[in-house]
Amino acid sequence: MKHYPHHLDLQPAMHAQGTVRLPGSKSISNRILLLAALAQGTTDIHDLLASDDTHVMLMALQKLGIQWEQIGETQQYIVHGSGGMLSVHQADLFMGNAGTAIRPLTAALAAIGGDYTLHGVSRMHERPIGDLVDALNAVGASIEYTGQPGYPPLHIRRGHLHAQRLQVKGSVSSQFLTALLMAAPLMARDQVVTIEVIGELISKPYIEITLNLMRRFGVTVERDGWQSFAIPAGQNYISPGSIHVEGDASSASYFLAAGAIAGGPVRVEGVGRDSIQGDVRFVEALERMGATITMGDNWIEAKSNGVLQAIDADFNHIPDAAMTIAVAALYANGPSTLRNVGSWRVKETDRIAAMATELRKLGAGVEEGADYLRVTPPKQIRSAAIDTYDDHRMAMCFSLATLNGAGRKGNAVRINDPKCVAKTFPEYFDAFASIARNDLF
Ligand SMILES: O=C(O)C1=C[C@@H](OP(=O)(O)O)[C@@H](O)[C@H](O)C1
Ligand SMILES: C=C(OP(=O)(O)O)C(=O)O
Repeated sequence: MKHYPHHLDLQPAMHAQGTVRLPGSKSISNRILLLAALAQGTTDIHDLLASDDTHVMLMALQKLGIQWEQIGETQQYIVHGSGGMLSVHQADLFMGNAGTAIRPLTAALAAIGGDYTLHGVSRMHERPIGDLVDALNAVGASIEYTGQPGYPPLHIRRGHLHAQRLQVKGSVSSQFLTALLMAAPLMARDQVVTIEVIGELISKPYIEITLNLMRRFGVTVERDGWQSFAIPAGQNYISPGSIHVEGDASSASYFLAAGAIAGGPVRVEGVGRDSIQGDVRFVEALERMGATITMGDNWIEAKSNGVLQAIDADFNHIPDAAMTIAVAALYANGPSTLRNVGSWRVKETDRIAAMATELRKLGAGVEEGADYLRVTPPKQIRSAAIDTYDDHRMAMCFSLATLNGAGRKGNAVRINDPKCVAKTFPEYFDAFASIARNDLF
C-alpha cells in the first residue's frame, strides 16, 4: 500500500518534459471485470488498473463467489466466468465511491436476483442512482432504498423481471444506460430486450466503451442513434480468452496539459489513435488552445507553442478530462468557458463549486453557473493550499498550477489530502514529478 502524507508541497517547475506510461483505464477495467465474471469461460486480463475503484469491484465479485487470481504482483488477472449464474445469493457489498462498480452491479444483481445490499463511502450515498432503480423496478425488479430515496445504500431482492422494454433517463449519468446495457443479456434470454433513453443523454462516448466491450464478449447491440438500443435474444457473454486494458485517457490529460502549458514534449504511452475511450478527444481541446499534438497507435505527445489560447466550448462529451482544461485555463490569454458540465455537481464532489473555490485561491476570477464555469486567468498565479474534497481529479489537475507556462509563472502549490488519487491513479504524484522539471533543457 502506498504511503501518502497529510499534504504534499509541490514546488514551481520550469518546464514539463518526459514520457509517462499510463495506468489502465478505470472505465475499461471495471467493465471488463464484470463482463468476465458474467461470461462463460476464463478471461485473462492484462494491465488491469490497480486502484480503489477496481479494488472494490474485485472484492465485490469475490464476495459474490466469482473466482479470480492475480498473477504474482503483476496487473494480470485471471477471472473464471460464472456464465451469469452466481453461487452466492446473499451478500453485503462495499462499493467505495466507484460509480463504475455500483451502477452496473446494481443492474446485474437485480437481473440475476438474490438478496444483496450495496453501499459505499458517505459521498456515494449522495450520488444519485434513482433513474437506474426506477428503470429496473418498472420492469419487475425489487430494489429498495435503505437510506435516502434516490441514493445508495440499496437492498436488492429477487424480483420477477419482464424486461422486454426498459426506459431510462440519460441526463444525470450515462452509467445508468451502461448498467442496463451490460445487464440486458441476463434479463430475458429468449426475447429481445429494448432500452429506450428518455430525454437527453450525457457523456455519450462512455456508451461507446460499453458497446465495444460487450461486443468483445460476444454480445451485439442494435441501435437507433442514442435513442434506442436493442439486445437481440439468445445472446450470452462469452470470454474473448485474453483481453488487454488500454491506458487511462482521463489520466493522460494531466500530462498532456503539462506539455501544452510548459514546453514539452510530454508523451503518454498506453493510449493513442486506436483508443476506444472518448477522453482521447481531450487533445482536440488542447489543439484549439494552440498546443501541438502528435499521435501514434499507442501514444500521444503534447508540446507548447507559446501562450495558450482561451477556449469557449461544450465539454459534455469529456466531463472528466474537462477538469484539466479548467486548470490549464489559468495559462490562457483570456477567459475560458467550459459549458454543459452540469454532471460535475453529482460526481466525487460538487466539482463546479470545488473548482471555483480552489481556482480563486490561485488568483483566478471564476464565474460559476448551474452547468458551466468561466475562468479568467490571474496576472500571476498565487501560492495556495488546495483542498481536494476527496476527489482524485481535484488533486491531480491542481498539480498543473506549479508549471511555468509561456505566458505565466506557476507557483508553489500545497495539495491537501493527496491520498484521494488512489481512486484511479495511486502513483500520480510520482508520475507528475518525473515530467515536472527544474533543470534547463
Ligand atoms: O461509464 C463510465 O466509465 C464513466 C462515465 C462518466 O460518468 P457520467 O456518465 O456520470 O458522466 C465519467 O464521468 C466516469 O468517470 C466514468
Ligand atoms: C466521475 C468519476 O468517477 P465514477 O466512475 O465514480 O463516476 C471520475 O472518475 O471522475
